[in-house]
Order: sequence, then structure tokens, then C-alpha cells
Amino acid sequence: MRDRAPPALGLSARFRGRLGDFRLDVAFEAPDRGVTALFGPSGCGKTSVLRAIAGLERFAEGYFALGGDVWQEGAAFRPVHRRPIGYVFQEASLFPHLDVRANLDYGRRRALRGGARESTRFDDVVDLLGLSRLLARAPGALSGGERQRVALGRALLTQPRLLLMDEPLSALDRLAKEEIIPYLERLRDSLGLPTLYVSHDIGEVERLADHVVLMAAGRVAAAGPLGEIQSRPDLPLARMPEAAVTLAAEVVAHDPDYDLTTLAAHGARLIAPGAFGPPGSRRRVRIAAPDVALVRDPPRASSILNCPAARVIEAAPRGRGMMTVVLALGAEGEGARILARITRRSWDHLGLGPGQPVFAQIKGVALVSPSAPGEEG
Ligand SMILES: Nc1ncnc2c1ncn2[C@@H]1O[C@H](COP(=O)(O)OP(=O)(O)OP(=O)(O)O)[C@@H](O)[C@H]1O
Repeated sequence: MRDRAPPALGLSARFRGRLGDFRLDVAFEAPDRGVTALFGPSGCGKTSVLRAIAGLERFAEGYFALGGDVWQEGAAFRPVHRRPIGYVFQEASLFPHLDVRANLDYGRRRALRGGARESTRFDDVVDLLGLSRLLARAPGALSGGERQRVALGRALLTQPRLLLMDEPLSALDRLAKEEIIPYLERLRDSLGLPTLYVSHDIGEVERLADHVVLMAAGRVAAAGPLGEIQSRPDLPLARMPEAAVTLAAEVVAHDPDYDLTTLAAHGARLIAPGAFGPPGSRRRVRIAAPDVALVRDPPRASSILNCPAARVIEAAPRGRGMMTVVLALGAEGEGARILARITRRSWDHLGLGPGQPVFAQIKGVALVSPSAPGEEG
């Protein structure tokens, strides 16, 4: 009998070993839905973890299970061709002699021949990724962003149970990135396919990830829901100059006269400029730490539209003169966490400390996903 608990229903990974001089020693769990970002600086081992999960790399010690299905444990090792994964790389490697339709169909036929059940249908993938106008084109006649959408479609049609994406946007310019991200968001929101997404771009992580595995030097520094990892002052995200927290919010109403939308986040109602869809639409908003000021009493007149009640949870010094303050929204601090970046002098003058009720003057509430996927082609 092994003295290990039965595998959790999510995704569970543990790899330990060497690649040349590099030592990898990681263990993490993630939900079996949504996007989990593997985030960390260049060379910290993100790609090696993906390759290990795909079965392309075999470390001295390894364990991997998804939804109770164990792919690797001890001497047991399921070979790469028997792992139900879709792999999307930095650069799409499409067959140049096949048109887009045949490229997409290639993955689908192979999976079905291998006995996979067709749970992701061709037409649905074409629709989801806006590929219908591209089907007759040769890969050489596609833009970089279009090629990546086709590569993604091909990966989805292999009927994977896990999608692995290794910096899929890093070879694209900014405009092409902006074009493709809404498709990735749509995929995340409509398929529910567990996805491991490697990136060292915090902007991509803020937009796409639900969960984050923060890596450094071959190890896992922390893992958890995005908002939790962003708002922990002991972790590097909260220490970055552009530290921010992304919150899940629901559209409550749009005021057409002023073109302002009211959103309900956990613990506060927030107002943001623009129209974000009908009431009930779920959106992500981003609040940057340097955009948040703290006041003890609600201001009587201010141009700042958002000043929700909050409680101070904790604070950490940033350099000699600044503080990063963690707040919980809501009069009792029952809501989501956000960060404020204030001077140490303000911290002292306001007599702030853990548990203190405050009002958070939020200068900017930005929608993280401003646009729906564009027209196809
Ligand atoms: N086959 C190998 N032999 C020796 N060293 C390797 C091998 N593969 C990767 N490495 C080293 O392992 C370390 C981790 O590489 P890895 O590609 O996993 O990092 P990463 O976080 O994905 O980096 P990047 O963001 O730059 O892609 C690097 O120092 C790399 O040089």
C-alpha cells in the first residue's frame, strides 16, 4: 500500500530532477477548469514543466494526475501519444502544403482514429475562433495571429482533456496579440477545458488566468487564485511598480447619458467609463495599486467616482518611503482584496493599521477585456 492520498479531482503535478545544470523541483495543484498560468521569469522552468506534463521530458521523480486519472507515478509513465493533450507553441507549426481546413482536420482525424470521443466539434471550433473565412487559405497566406488561431483550433480538435499553451502570443506584435486575446477569453469562458498557460507577461496573465502558479528558479513560489496571488505582499506581483488586482464583476447598469457602467464586485459597487454589455454580463476589472488612495472619512465632494468602504488587512514597506497596503472591500472587510500604494508618511499620519476601517479612493477602474472577438478573417 502506498501512503499517498488518492489523487485530487483537479490537476496535480510534481516533478523533481535535473536538466543539465538546471534543477527543477515543483509541486502544485490546480483546478480542472479554467486557465492556470505558469508565470515567472525567463529560465525558471515553465516550459520544462509543460514538457514534463506532456510526457516529452522525464524527470527522475514525477507524478501527474488530471481529474483522478494518473498519467505518471513512480515507474508508470504514459507515453506522449497516449496523453490527451493539445499543445500550442510560440510559433504555429502548420503543414504548409495543406489548407486551413485540412490542417484543422488532421488533428481531428488522428484523435478519432485513436479512439477519442468527438466532444469538440469542427464547426464549433471554426465558429469559436472565427476561422470560417480562412478555411480555404494556405498557411503561407495567414497573418501570425491567424496562424496561431488555426494552431489553437487544430489542438482543440485533437479532443484534448488538457490544453498546454507555451507563450502562444510571444511571437506576435502588440496588435496581433490584441486581436487574438479575445478569442482566448471566449475559449476559456465557453469550453471550460483546463488549460496551462505559460507566460512571462503579466498583462496576459491578468486577462486570461483564473489561477496562477508562480515560479522562480525551478521551484513553485506560490500557487492559488489570481486575485490571491496578486494581493499577497510577500510575493513579487504586489511588489512590481505596476502591481494590480483583477476582480470578477457583474454589470449592474449602464448610464447612457454619462456613458458609465456600474459593476458589482465582491464587497463593492464600482463605476467605470464605457458600456460593457447588458446587465448580468460577467467582466473582469483591474485596479492598479498606484491608483488607490486611502481616506479615513468618505469625501463630501470628489471627482473620483469610486470610494468604497474597506478594511486594512496588512501592509508591507516598499523602499524607504512607500507602503503597499492590502485592503478587503466592504464595511466589514468581507469582500475581495485590492492593493493601495501610499507613502509611509500617509500611513503614519492616518494612523493606519490592520483592521482599520477606511475608504479606498479608486482613481481608475479599468475593464480588463474591452472588446469581443473581432470579425473573422
Ligand atoms: N535539455 C536541456 N538540457 C540542459 N538544460 C536545459 C534543457 N532544457 C532546458 N534547460 C535549462 O533549464 C532551464 C529552464 O528552462 P525552461 O525553458 O523550462 O525555462 P522557462 O521558464 O520556460 O524559460 P523561458 O521563459 O525563457 O522560455 C534553463 O536554464 C534552460 O537553459
